[in-house]
Amino acid sequence: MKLLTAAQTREADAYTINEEGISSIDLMERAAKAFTCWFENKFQPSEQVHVFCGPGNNGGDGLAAARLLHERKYSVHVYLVGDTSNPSEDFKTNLERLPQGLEPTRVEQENSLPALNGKACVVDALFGTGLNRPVTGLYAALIRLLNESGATVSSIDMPSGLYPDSQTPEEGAIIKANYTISFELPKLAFLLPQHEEYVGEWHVVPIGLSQQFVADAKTNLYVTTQSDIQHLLKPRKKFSHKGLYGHALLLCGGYGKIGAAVLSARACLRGGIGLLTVQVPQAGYTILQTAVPEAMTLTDKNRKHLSELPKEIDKYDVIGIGPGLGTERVTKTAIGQLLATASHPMVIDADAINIIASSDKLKMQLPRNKVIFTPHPKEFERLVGKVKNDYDRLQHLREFCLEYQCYVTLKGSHTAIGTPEGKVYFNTTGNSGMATGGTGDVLTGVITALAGQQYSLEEACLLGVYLHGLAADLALHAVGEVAMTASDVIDFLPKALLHLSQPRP
Ligand SMILES: NC(=O)C1=CN([C@@H]2O[C@H](COP(=O)(O)OP(=O)(O)OC[C@H]3O[C@@H](n4cnc5c(N)ncnc54)[C@H](O)[C@@H]3O)[C@@H](O)[C@H]2O)[C@@H](O)CC1
Ligand SMILES: Nc1ncnc2c1ncn2[C@@H]1O[C@H](COP(=O)(O)OP(=O)(O)O)[C@@H](O)[C@H]1O
Ligand SMILES: [K+]
Repeated sequence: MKLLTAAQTREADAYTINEEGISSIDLMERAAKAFTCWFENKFQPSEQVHVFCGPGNNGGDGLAAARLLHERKYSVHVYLVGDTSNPSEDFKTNLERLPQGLEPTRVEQENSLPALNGKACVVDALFGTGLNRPVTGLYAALIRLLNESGATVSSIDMPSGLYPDSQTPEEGAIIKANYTISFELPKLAFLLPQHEEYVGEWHVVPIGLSQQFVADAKTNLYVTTQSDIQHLLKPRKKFSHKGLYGHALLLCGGYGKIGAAVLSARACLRGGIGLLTVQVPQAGYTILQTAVPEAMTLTDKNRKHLSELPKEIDKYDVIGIGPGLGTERVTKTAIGQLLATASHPMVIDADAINIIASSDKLKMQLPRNKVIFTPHPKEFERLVGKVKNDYDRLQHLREFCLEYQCYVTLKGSHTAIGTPEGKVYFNTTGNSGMATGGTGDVLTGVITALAGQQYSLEEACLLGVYLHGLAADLALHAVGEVAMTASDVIDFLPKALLHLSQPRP
């Protein structure tokens, strides 16, 4: 699914109105109905609902929603905030449509702000995608009041005050919504961790914007949904054999962290690899052979650390390297040899990232269009330097992928996958149960397995990250967030694959 900017969303509104024969006011009615429908499922009519409307079309949505909720027997209070003497046409129409008994209260000065308690149910319709400057003055005072009241806030389209696709200036006040109900498509701001406290739980509701416009719109930002991912999965042939599904080499594990190699190896097997060889330091031999009997195990001459590459390295289809390695000098030398000689697709994680990040020489040796990095935000900063905020991080992601012609899965709640062409895909699966040691090692195993099975590197990233999060989402029902471990994520990979391979309803 594409992510559009606020400017593109406005164009989509206009295109839908011009080309699909729907009037602007009817489109607003659709939007208000979609919001109301969500609201009715969430809150009972016994709630006192306070709807705060700004001067634009977001305020117009608020007025229409207030009318619809009033018709559905909610007890509604409407507030017109600030200077609404020059409102949008659709705002005006919806103001006129307010029924008797729903007279709005005008809030024009800070001393006329209403008193609200923590039990209040608030609809925030102050500003949406038309916000064009930081929110200050009366609006900011109201936003502060709402944020401090403890009221439950549902924002229409955007939390008021938050810029949809660029950094909100520091001086601007922003609503801290419990829920944000966005029309047609999510906004980039929703996917960035720095906005969690403003956006709250977000939902997208369709309002029938032109699909033709969306299909033609130019963007390099995407959100991966199940329908985007499902068709990537390749069915197996009846007369297939293990030789068709790739031979992966994992270079993982160091003394005290052989478990990382076990997790990556088990995940790689569950990801469908045909054959798996794992090279571990001598200390890991018995552990690996016992914990993962399906994998062939090679031992390094070094007892504790990776220090050499296996012979016949060309026979492998893909190499996954990093989890649990440590950053010993001998390991750095081995990684240097790997980058200088191997032409395999490579999945580079954890300490292998840290080692490469510490050396410009190693960075220069990275083969083009062969490498997938899987850093968490700290490891990413080691690669690119300190970042200022989440937008800056995204900019660095694009630049790094372009400069090194590589893929990067920048891990997080919405893992962002950067490609050498400058595209960024945000993942939509996963949950905070995954915030536990070892889940990243599992991801390395899964992506390595997919890259070994002839998926393109972009497909391996998209499918791997989606499956990894989906496995954790399915595990949620069995073990919950708190108790979830990396092994649970591996155990639910089969269910995730089954889930994805079922035909869509
Ligand atoms: N036909 C359409 O265009 C549709 C628009 N919809 C709604 O319309 C919204 C966009 O509406 P608008 O483009 O009118 O914009 P908004 O309603 O988001 O805000 C624009 C108004 O706020 C003022 N403003 C902006 N920033 C301000 C600030 N910091 N302080 C004080 N005033 C400020 C502007 O001068 C203008 O009057 C969407 O978010 C959505 O809620 C929906 O009804 C769907 C259809
Ligand atoms: N709150 C969250 N929501 C969704 N996914 C998460 C969350 N926290 C962590 N994850 C996922 O868990 C994994 C953690 O990886 P990483 O930090 O490398 O862990 P480790 O190094 O311990 O294996 C990543 O894939 C990340 O996207
Ligand atoms: K809003």
